[in-house]
Amino acid sequence: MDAKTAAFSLVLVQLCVAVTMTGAFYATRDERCTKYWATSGVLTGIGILFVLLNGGASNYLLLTLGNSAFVAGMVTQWWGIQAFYGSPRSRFGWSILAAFVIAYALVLFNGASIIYRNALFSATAGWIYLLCLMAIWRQRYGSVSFGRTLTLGALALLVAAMAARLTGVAFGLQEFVVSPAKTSGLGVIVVYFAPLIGLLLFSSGLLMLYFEKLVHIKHHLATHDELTELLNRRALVAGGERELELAGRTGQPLAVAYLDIDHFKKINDSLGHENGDSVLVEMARVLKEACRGTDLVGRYGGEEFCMVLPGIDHEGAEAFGKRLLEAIRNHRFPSQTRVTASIGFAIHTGAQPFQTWTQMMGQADKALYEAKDGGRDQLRIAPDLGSMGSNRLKRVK
Ligand SMILES: Nc1nc2c(ncn2[C@@H]2O[C@H](COP(=O)(O)OP(=O)(O)OP(=O)(O)O)[C@@H](O)[C@H]2O)c(=O)[nH]1
Repeated sequence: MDAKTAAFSLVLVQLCVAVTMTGAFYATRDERCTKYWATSGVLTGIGILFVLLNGGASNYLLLTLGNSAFVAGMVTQWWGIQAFYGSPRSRFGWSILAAFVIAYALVLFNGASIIYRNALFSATAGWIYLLCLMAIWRQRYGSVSFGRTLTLGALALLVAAMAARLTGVAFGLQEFVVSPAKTSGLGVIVVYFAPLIGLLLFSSGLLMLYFEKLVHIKHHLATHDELTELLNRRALVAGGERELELAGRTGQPLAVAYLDIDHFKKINDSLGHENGDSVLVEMARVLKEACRGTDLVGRYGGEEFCMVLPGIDHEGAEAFGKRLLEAIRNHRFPSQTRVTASIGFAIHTGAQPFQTWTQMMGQADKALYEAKDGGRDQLRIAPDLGSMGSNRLKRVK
């Protein structure tokens, strides 16, 4: 492909990216990151307009405005990445832009050769792309995701292209100078193709990152309790069923702990619903701390929590339960409230297996009822309970 066609393709790709980024904003108006990316698209569009209006001539004003708009677009894209990760906007962006505008205008009005303008633009663009790359690299979120890999790869290509261009320009190589008539061979690749592919993949990577984040949020909302951030009932039941099936196959014991805060209604009545909520959040923290990473901890409803403990047998459950009750008793909850809880355990073993999760939770519920009946702040373990008629079953909320 000749240099003019390549240059035209790069402009078209920049325009398409600008339209896509602006379009993404209309679909996500409340998002700060897409607002920045859309602004970046608009600025790039303005830059293209000025360059086209200049039409290969040397209109100082149009050239300065056009190139400044491109740089402003890149800075805004960097700010968008910072917003995406919840970081504050770096004020350094303004300094980069101001320094570029002043330096570019000086170079241009001093009648310096196009080589110096190219060097200045390549150095600035390369620097901003490097800042974008570092902003993404530093974040651990989605560390092995396709979107992150794609974006980092695209930015590495853009930085490499700008560095190659800068090197070429520094050595006065004509083919690295943006002037389609003179550029050919390697110059076309470095000056047009690499930025074209880099920009295309960069913008696709950003949208992919955003898409991955949306999917993550959707999954988190569907599986976690909003108040305590523990698993919600649905996710816990699904996880519990899986663990029960696994225990059936491996022959490993499995314990389920069903915990209910004692007299929670009184806590609500005396301290107010908001403080009651804080007690629930704090209780979630205590439970999380008491459990292993492989255990499932969830809020089953209201002031009831459930823990699925793989590999825990009767003795293990008793030791865990006692430790947990003591931890709750000694914990300083908000408003200095003294909080206790009751726990009912059901243990699945090879000798006494449960066929279904419902059966197992039914037994844990009976055990919990017994613990409440026995005076609260204690634990009971099924199936070592005395016979309990169905009329004694506590209703599971
Ligand atoms: N603050 C707050 N309260 C809740 C929430 N969900 C349920 N509750 C309250 O939890 C209380 C549960 O009361 P009960 O079922 O009588 O149980 P209890 O007072 O803990 O008594 P025992 O379980 O018998 O020890 C009710 O007052 C509910 O309004 C919640 O999300 N936040």
